[in-house]
Amino acid sequence: MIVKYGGNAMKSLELRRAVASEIAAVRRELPVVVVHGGGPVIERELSARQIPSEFRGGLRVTSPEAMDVVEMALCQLNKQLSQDVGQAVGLMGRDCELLRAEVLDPALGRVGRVTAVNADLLRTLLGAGLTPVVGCIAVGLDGEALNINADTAAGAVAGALNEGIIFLTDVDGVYRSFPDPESRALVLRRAEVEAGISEGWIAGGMIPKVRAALDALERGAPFATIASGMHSGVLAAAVRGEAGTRILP
Ligand SMILES: Nc1ncnc2c1ncn2[C@@H]1O[C@H](COP(=O)(O)OP(=O)(O)O)[C@@H](O)[C@H]1O
Ligand SMILES: CC(=O)N[C@@H](CCC(=O)OP(=O)(O)O)C(=O)O
Repeated sequence: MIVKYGGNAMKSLELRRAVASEIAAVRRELPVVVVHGGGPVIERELSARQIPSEFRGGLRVTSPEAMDVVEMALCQLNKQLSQDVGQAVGLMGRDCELLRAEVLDPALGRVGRVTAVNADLLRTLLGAGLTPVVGCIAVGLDGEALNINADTAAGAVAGALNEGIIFLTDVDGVYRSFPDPESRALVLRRAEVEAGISEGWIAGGMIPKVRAALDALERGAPFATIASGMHSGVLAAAVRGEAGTRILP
């Protein structure tokens, strides 16, 4: 299965290591591909260099100058995560054209839309007993880097491998009345997701997650769940269908 691990659930070294050991435990039962983001790390590196960055529709407008910093920050995080997970190979989407993309909208700068995933490379690594840890940078038609939202990248990988996906984030799932965790939906169908977005109770960073979940399901992924990476045991429980919000087609 695919585990998407986002920046908001990796804010401390302890948290990152705890999630890594959960991933290491789960993969004894089920081979895992990790796809990661790193929004807060990117944010820190951009502001240290006084490079402005703004979000439009949940996507970071990425100038060529910002792209260099995004790539540098995610590459470093990729090595840290691979080391934490162990028996892992850290890759960016540019390696072996693992993720190919085209410019999504010139107004967003170097932001990409994934057009192809090198699933054979992932299967080769999994076949050798290794865990691929993938950073969300793709190679564009011009051979240069494109910035991909990590949820979108993970959904594309799940769709290409036809495997289930769990998005680990900083909330227990999708709440019908954010931020009340008691209002967590156990399951959400496409129509409810679309209603949630238009009514505004699914917002911000949750939008690319539910959209990526639906995209993965549409391409043949058997399940897609959004769950918390903040508490121990949640990943294994989510695999059993006992935690988080399961998105259904
Ligand atoms: N209905 C909702 N239920 C839960 N979280 C929501 C909802 N709508 C918006 N959110 C926001 O989505 C955030 C998770 O997305 P994001 O910050 O992008 O996480 P990550 O870094 O893990 O990708 C939550 O922290 C919350 O602020
Ligand atoms: C295009 C775009 O918005 N890319 C994201 C990539 C990182 C990401 O998605 O990280 P999280 O999973 O932590 O949110 C960005 O630059 O922040």
